[in-house]
Amino acid sequence: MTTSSSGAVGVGIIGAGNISDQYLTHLSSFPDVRVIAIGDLLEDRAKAQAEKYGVPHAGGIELVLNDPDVDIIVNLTIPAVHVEVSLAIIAAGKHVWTEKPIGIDREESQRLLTAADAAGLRVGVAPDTVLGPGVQTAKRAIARGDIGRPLFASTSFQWQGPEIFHPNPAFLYAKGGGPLLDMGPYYVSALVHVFGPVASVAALGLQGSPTRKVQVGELAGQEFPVEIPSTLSVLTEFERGGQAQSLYSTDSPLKRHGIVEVNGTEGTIVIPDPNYFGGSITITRPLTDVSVREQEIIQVPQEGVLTGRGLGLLDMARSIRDGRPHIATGEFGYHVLDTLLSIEEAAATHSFVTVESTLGEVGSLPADFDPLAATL
Ligand SMILES: NC(=O)C1=CN([C@@H]2O[C@H](COP(=O)(O)OP(=O)(O)OC[C@H]3O[C@@H](n4cnc5c(N)ncnc54)[C@H](OP(=O)(O)O)[C@@H]3O)[C@@H](O)[C@H]2O)C=CC1
Ligand SMILES: O=C1CO[C@H](CO)[C@@H](O)[C@@H]1O
Repeated sequence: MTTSSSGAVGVGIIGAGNISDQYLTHLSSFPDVRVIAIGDLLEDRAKAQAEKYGVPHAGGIELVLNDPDVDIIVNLTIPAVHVEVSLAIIAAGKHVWTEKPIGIDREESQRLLTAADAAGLRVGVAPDTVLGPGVQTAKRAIARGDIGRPLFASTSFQWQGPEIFHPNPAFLYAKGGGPLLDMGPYYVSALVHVFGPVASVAALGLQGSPTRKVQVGELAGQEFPVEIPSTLSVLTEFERGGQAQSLYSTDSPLKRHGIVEVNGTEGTIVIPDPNYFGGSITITRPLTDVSVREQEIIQVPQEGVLTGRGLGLLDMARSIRDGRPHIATGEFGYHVLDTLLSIEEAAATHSFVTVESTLGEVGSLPADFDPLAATL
C-alpha cells in the first residue's frame, strides 16, 4: 500500500533492459515521481543503469519489491513474465505499472486484476504514448466534431522487423510478441480512445518465415524460431459504431508504419504514430468546389507538453494521491489484450470473433496536464 501522502511518489523499476533508458530519462524529469530503486535478474545491469541515472538503490528484483519507500513498481520485463512479475509486485503491496501487453493470455491477466482489486492496489498498463499530446489532441478534435461523425479508420504497421535494432529480439517473435501483440497495443489503444470498446474482429494471418536471425549486438547471426503470424490483416467493429481496417506486418521491406487515419462524415483526421507521444495532426475536408482538385490540408495545433514513456505512470501516481481513477487502467489493458487475442483466433479460424470484454468511458488527459510541474 502507498507509504507517503505528500511529495514525490516513490517509484521502483524491475527490468533494466532496452526500454529502461526511456523510462529513466522521463521519470527523472517529472518532479512528482522519484525513481528510488532498480532491479534486474542481472544485478550489474541494474547497477549500471542506476549509476547512469542517479538512482539510489540497485540490485536484484527483491531489493525493489522490499523497498519501503517505493509505492509504484514499473514492470519492464519481457511479456512472457509480465503477469508473474506484476503479481509479485502486488504481493509486495505496491501498485504496478506494466509494459504492454498486460499478459500473454486472458486467464493470467484476469488473475492479476483480481489480485490487485483484492489488495486495493492499482494496475496501470502501457502504452502511455496514446496519452501524449499527439493522440490526445486528435481525440479532442474528434470529440469536438471536427470531422463530423467518425465512420471508419485505417491503420498500418509494416516493416522488416525489430531484429534490425534489438540485440535480443527472440521474445518479439515468441508467443506474446509478433507485430500484433508487440505493436498492436499502440494501434488498438489509439482506436479505443477514439471509438470506444471493440465488439468483434475478423482477420487473416501468415508467417513469412519460420525462423529469423538476430541482426545486431553480441548475438548477431543467431537463429530463433517465429512462433506467431508475422503478417495480419484485420477488420474491427466497435461497440458504439465505427469500423477499422488494420495491417500488422514484419514481412515487408517497405517501411510504412505509424499510420492511423480516421474518416468522418465531414473530414479525415490523420493521427500521429501511436508509438510516439506527438507528431503532425491534419484534417482533410471534402472538396466543396469540385473544379478545384487541390485538397486543403489543415494542420491541427498539438496541445500539451511533449514528454515520453512514464507519462501514464505519472497520471497514475497523481490519481492515487487525488483518489481518482487513472486513465491507462488494467481493465483498458485487458480489453486491448482480449482484442489482440481475438484477432489471433479470428486469423486461425478464418472467422469473426466477438470480443467478450468491454469498457466504460475511456478517460482523456486534459490539455493542461503538465508532467514537468511539481503538484504533489
Ligand atoms: N525496446 C523497445 O523499443 C520497447 C519495449 N517495450 C516493452 O518493454 C518490455 C521490455 O522490453 P525491452 O526492454 O526491449 O526488452 P529487453 O530484452 O531489453 O529487457 C527485458 C528485461 O526482462 C528481464 N527478464 C527476462 N526474463 C525475466 C524473468 N523470468 N524474470 C524477471 N525478469 C526477466 C530481463 O532481465 P535480464 O537483464 O536478466 O535479461 C530484462 O531486464 C516489453 O514488454 C516490451 O514490449 C515497450 C516500448 C518500446
Ligand atoms: O513497443 C515497442 C516499440 O517499438 C518497437 C519497434 O519500433 C517495438 O519492437 C517495441 O517492442
